[in-house]
Amino acid sequence: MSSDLLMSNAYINGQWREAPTRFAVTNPATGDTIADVADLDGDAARDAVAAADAAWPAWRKRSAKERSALLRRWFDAVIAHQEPLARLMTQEQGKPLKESMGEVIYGANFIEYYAEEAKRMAGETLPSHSDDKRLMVMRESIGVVAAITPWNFPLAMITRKVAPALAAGCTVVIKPAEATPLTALALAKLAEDVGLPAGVLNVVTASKPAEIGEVLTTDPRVRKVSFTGSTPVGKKLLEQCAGTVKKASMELGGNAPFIVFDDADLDAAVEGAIASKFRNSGQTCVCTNRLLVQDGVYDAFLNKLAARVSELRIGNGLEGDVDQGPLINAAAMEKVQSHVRDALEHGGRLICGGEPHSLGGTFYQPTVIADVTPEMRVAREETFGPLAPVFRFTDDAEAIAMANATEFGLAAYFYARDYARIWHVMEALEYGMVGINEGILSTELAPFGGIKESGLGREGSRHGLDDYTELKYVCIGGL
Ligand SMILES: NC(=O)c1ccc[n+]([C@@H]2O[C@H](COP(=O)([O-])OP(=O)(O)OC[C@H]3O[C@@H](n4cnc5c(N)ncnc54)[C@H](O)[C@@H]3O)[C@@H](O)[C@H]2O)c1
Ligand SMILES: O=C[C@H](O)CS(=O)(=O)O
Repeated sequence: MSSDLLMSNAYINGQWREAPTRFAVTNPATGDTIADVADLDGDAARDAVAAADAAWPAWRKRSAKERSALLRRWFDAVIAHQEPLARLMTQEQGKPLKESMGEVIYGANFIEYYAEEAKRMAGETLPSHSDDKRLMVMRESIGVVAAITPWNFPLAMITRKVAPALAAGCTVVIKPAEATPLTALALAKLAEDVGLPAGVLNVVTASKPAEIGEVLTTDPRVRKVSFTGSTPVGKKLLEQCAGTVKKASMELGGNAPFIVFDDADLDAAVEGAIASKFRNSGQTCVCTNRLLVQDGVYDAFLNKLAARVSELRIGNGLEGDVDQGPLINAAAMEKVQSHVRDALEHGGRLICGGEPHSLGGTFYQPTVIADVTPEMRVAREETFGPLAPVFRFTDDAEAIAMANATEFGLAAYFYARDYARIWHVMEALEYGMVGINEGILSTELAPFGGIKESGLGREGSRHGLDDYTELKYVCIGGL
């Protein structure tokens, strides 16, 4: 790994910030400590807010072309450091190196996309209601943004927020997950290297997120909170933002259905299920959480799925061609095990896996359970691990009702070939994103986000810039 990207101090106002205490960042595959990182408190978080607030006027006054050029240089630097960034990510998060390499590109693509969008942040003029008046709408930077991000995509969940924010002329304070701060700090190092001005981008590392979150959600200088993480934490942050009426974007939890109809291409459906279920060891917000398979193809699909699951290679993401790494921590292991136990206690039929992996630690066997029913916890709760529970259904109406029977509404998937069925099912699914004959739908080109308790707002696409701008209506009279 490139040692010049291994940073362990926080980054505030263009300075690498020490702290009286530090917290360990460990490798989930080995338990080894990678680095001891500065453990900042609320006062330091306020310093970061002050730095971002002080930097905002000059940054917002920069021309769109200047901001675009700087973002482009940052993109080029991230791409040039794909390998060291990916190796750092695999060490602190655990995902296989090939997935980390992919995440660096995916995350960098948001920087490239919003480098381009910066030049398209246009306002408008409007037909006037009176001949002595002229009407126009300005699109302006919203101001200081607080970005609080999860551990499962340590790079992409940051650039998906920071890139549009910087493009719009905002300045940012990032609070990365305590499990994976090193990738965030490496991104800040590259931003510093390409000349991003002091205070525009700040990274507050901390082992106690609530104290930092309290500052970021209540300080009046922060105009926008962009959060990616669990729904319970998102609700708490929304409550905390209410006191200063902050704008908020929420990218929250999911409970994705993966529906296989009897006219589906079963081989394609199995490949889609493997990709959607077991990516990042099942630790993504858009992972399939429930597989719903029509009666007529249930056994055939189950047999094909079990055969493919048995081919998955488990191990340390840095070693060889591994398909599944460890879970992030012991709590994640316990969640998966509790869902497996509950399903089997309530009549589920174990097809494969179902136990911690022989590698020990937080490695878990990829697991398939059949004959799963809506009474089981896996029907209602996000497992966030390598467990594929397979439900069965009889007709389209039942499949749609089962799929929508959740407070979540992030991603849904289904495999079918009849076009009338495809249209009717797609329109009936209550989700922000739908994959049809496709198990991986994420791209910087499209609006990513959910409805119901899966979130507010969208990230990616031209829509993703809107969340970092305010409209100012101007009426010029006396003409
Ligand atoms: N919708 C999406 O785009 C998306 C993407 C990734 C993860 N997620 C969701 O995130 C969850 C897993 O990620 P996680 O375990 O990191 O989630 P989490 O909610 O525990 O933590 C997310 C971030 O919030 C911080 N945090 C936790 N409690 C806080 C508090 N009281 N105040 C301020 N900050 C606080 C954490 O330190 C971390 O930085 C899953 O539910 C997953 O579905 C959603
Ligand atoms: O876990 C959440 C991420 O948003 C998943 S993805 O990489 O954007 O598909």
